[in-house]
Amino acid sequence: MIIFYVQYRFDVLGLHEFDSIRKRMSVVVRFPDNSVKVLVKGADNSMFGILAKDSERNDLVRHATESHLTEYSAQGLRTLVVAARDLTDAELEQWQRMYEDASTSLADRAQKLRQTALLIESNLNLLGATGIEDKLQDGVPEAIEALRQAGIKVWVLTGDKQETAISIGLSCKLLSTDMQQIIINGNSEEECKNLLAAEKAKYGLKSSDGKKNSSKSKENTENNHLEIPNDTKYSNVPEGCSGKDEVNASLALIIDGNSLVYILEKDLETDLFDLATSCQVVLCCRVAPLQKAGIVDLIKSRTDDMTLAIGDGANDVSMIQMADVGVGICGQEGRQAVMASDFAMGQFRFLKRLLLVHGHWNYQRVGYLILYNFYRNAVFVLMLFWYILCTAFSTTSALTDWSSVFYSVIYTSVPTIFVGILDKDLSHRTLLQYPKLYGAGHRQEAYNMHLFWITMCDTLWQSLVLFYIPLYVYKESTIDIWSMGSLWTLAVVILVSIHLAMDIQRWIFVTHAAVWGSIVITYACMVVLDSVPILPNYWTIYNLAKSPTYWLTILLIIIVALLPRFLFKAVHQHFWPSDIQIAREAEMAFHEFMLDMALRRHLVVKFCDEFQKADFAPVIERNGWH
Ligand SMILES: Nc1ncnc2c1ncn2[C@@H]1O[C@H](COP(=O)(O)OP(=O)(O)OP(=O)(O)O)[C@@H](O)[C@H]1O
Ligand SMILES: [Mg+2]
Repeated sequence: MIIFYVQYRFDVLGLHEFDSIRKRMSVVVRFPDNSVKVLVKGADNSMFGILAKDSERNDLVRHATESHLTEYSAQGLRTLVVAARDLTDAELEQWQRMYEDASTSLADRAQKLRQTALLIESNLNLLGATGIEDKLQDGVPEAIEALRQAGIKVWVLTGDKQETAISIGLSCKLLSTDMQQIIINGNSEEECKNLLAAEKAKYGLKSSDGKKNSSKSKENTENNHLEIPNDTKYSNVPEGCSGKDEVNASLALIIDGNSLVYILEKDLETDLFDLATSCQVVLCCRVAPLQKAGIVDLIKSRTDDMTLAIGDGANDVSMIQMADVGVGICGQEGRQAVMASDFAMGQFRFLKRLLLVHGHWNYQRVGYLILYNFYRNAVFVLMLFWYILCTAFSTTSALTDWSSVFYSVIYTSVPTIFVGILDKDLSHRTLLQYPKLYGAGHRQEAYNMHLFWITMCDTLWQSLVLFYIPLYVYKESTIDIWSMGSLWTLAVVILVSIHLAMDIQRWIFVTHAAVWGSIVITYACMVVLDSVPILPNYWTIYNLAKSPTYWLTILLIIIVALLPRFLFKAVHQHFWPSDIQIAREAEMAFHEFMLDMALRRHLVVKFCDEFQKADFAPVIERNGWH
């Protein structure tokens, strides 16, 4: 190393890596004058405890360092305290022995290394503090704002110092200056208990019974984020507060890891839960990795809400694993978080797109597909059931075995898969612009018991129509059972395909090909199957396809079966449109407007072109305009 143009040689004898339990790291260095020193850097609370006691110099430096720390952390800088001490020969020898033993040990290696570190990380002389700017990534404030507008509660769990965390919270717009901050910094169980009780009493919170109260918390989410007027849209004030001064103020709970030790391990969890769920923002500072997981578990065990944890460091791994959805950010802090996560991304701001766009699309598709698959299978099975009922459980079959097998595997599966992957109810631009549209998931709009039973009733109706219309149409005829089976097969495939087509929101070439192609393929398969002489249904389709009654019966089935559904949808969309339907209409209107503008622009350009090209000389001559 070159210091003031002079080259020095420092030998690194050993290194104790940073870990979240010690919250510091140390290095043993032989200096050019042959002295051996241990240099330690780490979090202030972990460092002050291992400084030499009764040292007047330390007291002086500590005083100055503390004021520097406060100053740095108020600016949002990441602070580290640095200390050092000389090692005697005896200490060095003992450390070297233990260090060698620990680093080559196969069992309990981390534990042994930690103990070795503790041996030398003591009686240190304080050198001072450093403050490093830990810059926020681009787009973090906007992403947090959008998530909160979407009705998602954002909690920050960090290992940083409280002041730094608050300052970062302010810079990423999680906290605002007009928020009321509830700060819980307790040093004993009793103190934490009193602090929690005092804050609960101050804001008029009642104790929950500790059971799962997801419905309550869901109501809270809706009230706080979706249905309240704009001026108080982020306030997250508990019911008991109404009428008090604090009614429009939003609350932020700031709690440190020290207090969490007493709260999470004792029975104060309920109090913390009540308070935390009533606050708009929760900020936990100086939390250890396991405490992060503990907080996620607190929410998971007490509500039915989904939790998502996002982090970039090794200290976030347990939290990412504990949450329902874990997201890892690939950053400077290694790949542990990414390896433990369900989704990996390069920047925090991509979370907005992941949830608001892909989360929304996937929820809508999965919700719809569950209902559709129930319907698709039930309508077919019910149709067969009516047949069995009408033939007095005769065990005869109207459909060929091939048709029954192909129905799910070939005839109707491809459109289901394509719609499940490609359908989009709204464009990504609209979803990013209006985060509140994400609330459809909170309100369980795409799949709920109500919708399930409505779909089942519709399925019942459609299966009855499917079965009885051909029965009545061909009542007087001498048509055989295989011909009826052929009609039922084709009708059910066309019916479920048109049912799906009615719900497809985004038509692209592939969807057209899948839906209409399925019907064509079904027909082709039936023709092939009916051309095999050894099958009982030999030649049926060739006879049937010639008769208009066959095609008209299918048309009648489709119309009658889908009519109630069509009317229900039309009336519902007209009188009680959902947010998504309104946004879709706005999108379509905007599309039309843009098309209109493009057309007008084209006409204007064309007119100007013509105008420039026109020869006005004869006109000017004729009128004498000179
Ligand atoms: N490499 C390191 N060497 C020494 N001290 C460190 C090191 N990394 C972090 N620290 C100290 O330990 C504290 C806790 O670190 P930890 O990694 O648990 O959380 P964090 O990095 O501050 O925040 P986050 O939870 O957001 O990652 C830090 O605030 C810092 O003071
Ligand atoms: Mg970290």
